[in-house]
Amino acid sequence: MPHVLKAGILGATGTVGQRFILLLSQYPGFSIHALGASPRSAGKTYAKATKWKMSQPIPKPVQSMIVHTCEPTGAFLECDVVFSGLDADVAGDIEMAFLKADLGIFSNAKNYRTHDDVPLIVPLTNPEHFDLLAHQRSKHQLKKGFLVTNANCSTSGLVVPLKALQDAFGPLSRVIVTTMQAVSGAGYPGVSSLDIFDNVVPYIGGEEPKMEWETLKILGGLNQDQTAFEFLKGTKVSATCNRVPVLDGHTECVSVEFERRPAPSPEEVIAVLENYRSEAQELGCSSAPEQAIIVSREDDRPQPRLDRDNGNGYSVTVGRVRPCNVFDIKFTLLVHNTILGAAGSGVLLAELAQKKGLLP
Ligand SMILES: NC(=O)C1=CN([C@@H]2O[C@H](COP(=O)(O)OP(=O)(O)OC[C@H]3O[C@@H](n4cnc5c(N)ncnc54)[C@H](OP(=O)(O)O)[C@@H]3O)[C@@H](O)[C@H]2O)C=CC1
Ligand SMILES: N[C@@H](CC(=O)OP(=O)(O)O)C(=O)O
Repeated sequence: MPHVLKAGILGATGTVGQRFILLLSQYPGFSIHALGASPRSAGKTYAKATKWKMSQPIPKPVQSMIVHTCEPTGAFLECDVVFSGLDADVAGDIEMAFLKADLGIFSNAKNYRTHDDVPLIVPLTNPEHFDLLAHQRSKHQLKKGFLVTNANCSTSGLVVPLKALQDAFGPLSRVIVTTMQAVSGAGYPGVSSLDIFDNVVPYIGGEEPKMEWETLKILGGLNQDQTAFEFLKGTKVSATCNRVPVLDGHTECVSVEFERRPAPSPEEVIAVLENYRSEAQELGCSSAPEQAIIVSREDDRPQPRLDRDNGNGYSVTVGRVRPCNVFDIKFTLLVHNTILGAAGSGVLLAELAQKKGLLP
């Protein structure tokens, strides 16, 4: 039996924090040990502090836990691993303070994704980027701590099929993606009902450039001595992001051009996507989905309401794989934005880190 990891959650009262609480409560490999949020919530029981929006109830043992401020003291110092679902306005300073306290942190916030000593990992795509942590530890003089970031929720869905295609068919020259993103992606209270009912909002601040550059860091490699990231060169990504009146689940329409000629057929692409396996699955991580990519052959799928919980929210569902008259292939994908797109990635990354000996 692996060591049960004592987990701390920063931003525990928010949309991502609530998802962490549900997911961590499901796996015997974790025990929720410390909860942190803003000074508005500190000192209250979790049940009083949070505006719970999940469809399952707050797990009993968590209801009466006291929420703390987000400082690396007390119960947080006893944690084996800390998950952050902090608002990006405060995540930078708080996560750095936790790193300096030599804690292992998995962050959902955007603040450190660009940093040249911080891995940006989607667990079903680039777990080999954990190899940079030896360099990070020596740079920050850490014995056991580290900081790893998750990707943006839309990026997290996109890179899984792109990685499968890149591995099988070689470089992708151009990718165009158009998203339809759920309201839960904006946190709570998020987009006002008067803005989103009966409507589509064709703008999500900062989202498009994030999808474009994050994809190149994630699908790129490490240099030979594992001290720097080598961003993918030669692949161009263009993203258009929309907010739609869906609760959970981001849908993305993707067109891909390959360098290889002749380009693979839709049947070859489907076979590669269905057979794609990630290290998280090979290592037997308990939250890893049976299939990383589920290919739907029905004309009108994937749909968020019907498909977002595939693989318990950890799978990417791909459908409508067909030829593209401008590029080579086009398809539609669906990712659960708060599971594989946020908290679930954090949990799966912690399982991977434990298998790789980075956590006790
Ligand atoms: N929602 C999603 O699908 C995704 C979100 N993310 C990222 O994850 C992070 C969390 O997002 P989300 O859960 O949606 O956001 P929410 O707004 O729902 O939650 C934010 C959390 O941050 C806490 N917080 C706010 N101010 C402070 C402070 N001064 N000190 C300590 N804690 C504070 C809040 O506590 P309190 O309740 O006390 O105010 C709350 O727990 C963000 O960085 C977001 O960009 C990433 C991928 C997907
Ligand atoms: N902006 C995303 C969620 C998010 O917070 O992303 P990021 O962590 O990259 O800021 C959405 O609205 O769906």
